[in-house]
Amino acid sequence: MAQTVYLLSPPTTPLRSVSKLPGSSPSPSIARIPLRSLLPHSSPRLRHHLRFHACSASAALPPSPDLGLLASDNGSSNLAAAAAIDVDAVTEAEMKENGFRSTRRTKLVCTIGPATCGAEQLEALAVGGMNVARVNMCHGTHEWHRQVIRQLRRLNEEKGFAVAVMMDTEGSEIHMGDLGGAASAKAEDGEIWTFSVRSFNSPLPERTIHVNYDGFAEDVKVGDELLVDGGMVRFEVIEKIGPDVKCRCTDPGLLLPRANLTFWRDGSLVRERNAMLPTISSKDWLDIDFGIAEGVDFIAVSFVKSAEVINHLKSYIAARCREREIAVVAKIESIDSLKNLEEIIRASDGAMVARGDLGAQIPLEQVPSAQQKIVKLCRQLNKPVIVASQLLDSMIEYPTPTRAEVADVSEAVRQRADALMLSGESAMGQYPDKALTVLRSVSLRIERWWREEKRHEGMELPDITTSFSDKISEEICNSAAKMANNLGVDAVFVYTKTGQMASLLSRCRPDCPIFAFTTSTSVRRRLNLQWGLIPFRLSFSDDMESNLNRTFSLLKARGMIQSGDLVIALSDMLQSIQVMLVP
Ligand SMILES: Nc1ncnc2c1ncn2[C@@H]1O[C@H](COP(=O)(O)OP(=O)(O)O)[C@@H](O)[C@H]1O
Ligand SMILES: C=C(OP(=O)(O)O)C(=O)O
Ligand SMILES: [K+]
Ligand SMILES: [Mg+2]
Repeated sequence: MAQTVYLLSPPTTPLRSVSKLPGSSPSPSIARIPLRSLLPHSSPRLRHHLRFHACSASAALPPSPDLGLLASDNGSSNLAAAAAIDVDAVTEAEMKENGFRSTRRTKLVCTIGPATCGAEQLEALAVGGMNVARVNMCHGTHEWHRQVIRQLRRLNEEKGFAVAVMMDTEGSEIHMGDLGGAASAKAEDGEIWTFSVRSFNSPLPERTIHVNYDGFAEDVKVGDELLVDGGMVRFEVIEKIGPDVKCRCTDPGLLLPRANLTFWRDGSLVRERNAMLPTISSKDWLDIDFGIAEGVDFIAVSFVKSAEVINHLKSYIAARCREREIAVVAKIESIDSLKNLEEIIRASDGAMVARGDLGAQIPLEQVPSAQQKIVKLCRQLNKPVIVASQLLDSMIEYPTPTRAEVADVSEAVRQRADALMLSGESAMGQYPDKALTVLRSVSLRIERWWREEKRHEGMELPDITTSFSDKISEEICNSAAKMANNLGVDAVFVYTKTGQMASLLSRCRPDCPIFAFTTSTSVRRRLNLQWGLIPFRLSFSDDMESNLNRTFSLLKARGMIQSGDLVIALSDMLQSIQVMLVP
């Protein structure tokens, strides 16, 4: 018999017997799966598999956003059956190559920039494990971003990827201008530079920097310290002449286009009028309209100060985009966002530890504890969290990371953040694919180590749901995750229309992967950001027995699971937990 724990409503149909009891199955431990560091570029099988995908897509399938690529080793007669379930091509190949128990749990976000905006480069990132592509509205034109987003959509349709798109707003930060088209400018010790709100024609006068904030000259005082990119270069303000501010370089370094500026007085960040600027500027609203029109999956809001702006944006999106949701991610990168952390995270659909700007606003030595606190709070409140910035900064220039960078990535994985993000490494670095490979192999290694060592510190997960029905779902997920660990099951299957139940399971960070079945491609893409979830698109009914049997045969036909695998199945339609062996 399938072992069923009924909660509230019994299933409408009695469950079919399975041949073996869970207890009699060979112990489904992770250790029996040969685990190799997964390097798709070096794997002939995966390359073959993805080529197969590409052919079958153009030959047999109409391009449809609802049809991922079909890969079936069983020939074209099975194509129609296989089409009934979609999983992204890279995950499928990974599952076939190494078994689903060892799939990567930590998700990867790549910032797209000049180094990666071409179709081939985007494809290489997708094959390399990019789950979410981020476009930063600080840089580039709408036309540039549109090209990138459309190329990604085309790759998803044609090659069977499910890469989600995140648009990141510019926000009202103070930053330098474009350096008149130069890639960088060197500021030497003792040099006098002019920072000005005037707009200049290029080429810029020598040692002159445009500042985007009109109140700049009024707000700074002689004697203030001016920090570029949180201290990569430092200046001291020596004179104010109308709109021009003369500064002496005190810490030399490289100035990059549109680098962030902060000014400090008596050792503290000056947050006068610039702190009064709106979180979402008029330009940001236009960018948000653009993002909605282009169908992005996430909008990340820079320099969030309070929950109010998140609520405002969420209702703005709801009014303009009725057919699907766009998740709103709060970037925690300012002193105000730390002060109002809990209310901001509660209001958002996720958060980003944006360590670049955060490290310019609080002392660097406080960034690690802030990161740990944000990651923990997000987990407790069930919001996906991304750890971002400088994870592999040296890889912008070099093909190998520093040991310290590997340790930093490991720590974020160990904290079990949902996702890690590349910025300059993938946007403008020389080794975007290598950087992604490092994130992938470090994640896999640390995750495996933690499972083998069973180092699961039990995190106190407070009740988060309010309605009774949601409370039942939450309890089911907590219990199912615990059962999954105690029984050593191979996978948890969750059938979820909104994604909520998949996310509640992910929050428990169980040992085994979570197969999340959802009916919509947009929910499926959004689930891509969450720890441990393998999102599938599948249409399903309220009849769990038929859902399960269908899923088993579809996944078996695709070689993704086998008879004898032990699974726990849950759904948000039928509040039950079932333990069963794949027949
Ligand atoms: N769309 C783009 N066009 C040109 N350059 C970009 C683009 N996106 C990112 N970059 C480059 O990559 C760097 C790192 O990206 P990111 O971390 O997103 O931005 P920032 O450093 O401004 O916070 C940027 O400083 C910029 O030089
Ligand atoms: C991710 C960040 O934001 P941005 O790259 O937009 O400055 C950051 O500051 O760390
Ligand atoms: K930004
Ligand atoms: Mg930032």
